[in-house]
Amino acid sequence: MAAIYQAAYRRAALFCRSHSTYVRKMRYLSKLKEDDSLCRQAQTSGTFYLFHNLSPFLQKVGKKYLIPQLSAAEMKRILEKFKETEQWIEKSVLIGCSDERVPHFALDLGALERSVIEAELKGSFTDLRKAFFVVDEKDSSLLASAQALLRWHDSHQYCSKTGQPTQKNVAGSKRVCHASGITYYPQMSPVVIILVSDGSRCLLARQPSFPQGMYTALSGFCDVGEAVEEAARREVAEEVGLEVESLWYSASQHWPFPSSCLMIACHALVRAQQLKISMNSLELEEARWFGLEEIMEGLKREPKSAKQNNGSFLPWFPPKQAIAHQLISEWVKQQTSQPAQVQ
Ligand SMILES: NC(=O)C1=CN([C@@H]2O[C@H](COP(=O)(O)OP(=O)(O)OC[C@H]3O[C@@H](n4cnc5c(N)ncnc54)[C@H](O)[C@@H]3O)[C@@H](O)[C@H]2O)C=CC1
Ligand SMILES: [Mg+2]
Repeated sequence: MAAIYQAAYRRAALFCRSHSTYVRKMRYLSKLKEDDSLCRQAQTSGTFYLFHNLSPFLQKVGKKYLIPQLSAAEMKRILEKFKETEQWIEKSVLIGCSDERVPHFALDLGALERSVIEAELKGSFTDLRKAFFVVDEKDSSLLASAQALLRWHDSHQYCSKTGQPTQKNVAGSKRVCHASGITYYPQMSPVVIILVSDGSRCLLARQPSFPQGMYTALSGFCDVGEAVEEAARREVAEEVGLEVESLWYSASQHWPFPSSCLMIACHALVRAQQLKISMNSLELEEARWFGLEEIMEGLKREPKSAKQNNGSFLPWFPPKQAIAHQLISEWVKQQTSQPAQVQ
């Protein structure tokens, strides 16, 4: 028997030595998603991020906004205050773990009195549209994915085929309808976002719902069955009537507004012969070309300082948390690193 344990110990030690922290974390998380009892046990030693009707809990410390993590013991104390049982913990969803493999969960306490929790924990539940832009960048993506998962569970409580309740696994990585046997997995909608350039200018647009003065790259939801390249070419054609000549991928981002999108960001070059924009006014309010200088000015401009004395607005662009910002910054880099053309 001892030999079996020794062999297992040697295998575990070898596993630990031969894998990076990242690999060990990912393997641990994947195990928690598959093994309900392991995950239930992890909930007793994990930390919890709180939400209330999908608004994350924030604490303001000086000028900074922090997202506190509650220990399992603190969670227990809060729930006891409401005379709620620890069954509540089962509603939580797994959202990651630390390098030391302390699991992190998110829990929505929407059914409990908001002001009581806020007073008890000295902070406030803040709409994600504000929270996302005031916390540290690494925290904003954590908040976005936690909210997306909580939102998905909230809106998938019933099987769309049988109408029967679905049950979540402990980690919250899926829901099952036991009547039909259907397993549902959390979903994101793929969206292409394209920064169109003619080589020396780039094209930005406004939708009527945007804050005044804000312009961003073209975007659109992928249709079912479409490849990213096809969706990007179609959106540019639909929205501004231009044909994409070449397209290259930049990066991607999970975007929580209005609900879980996977933003796939690309740069596109359009044919120099046809640079006349024919805007689709059902979707856009304005679409136009911007030169390098105007883009560099706009990147420096704060939304607050965009308003002019005559009531009009100077252009400004999405903040760095949005992948549109990255596309625009990359375009600037590309323009400024190009060798000057010999006349
Ligand atoms: N992170 C970033 O930098 C940026 C993110 N975005 C996001 O991209 C997303 C799409 O942008 P739009 O140009 O408005 O898309 P769009 O050009 O495809 O138009 C939106 C319309 O598409 C239809 N639609 C088709 N499939 C849909 C789906 N799965 N969900 C919702 N509507 C669907 C609806 O009729 C909707 O009104 C938005 O959620 C927006 O917040 C947009 C620009 C920048
Ligand atoms: Mg669009």
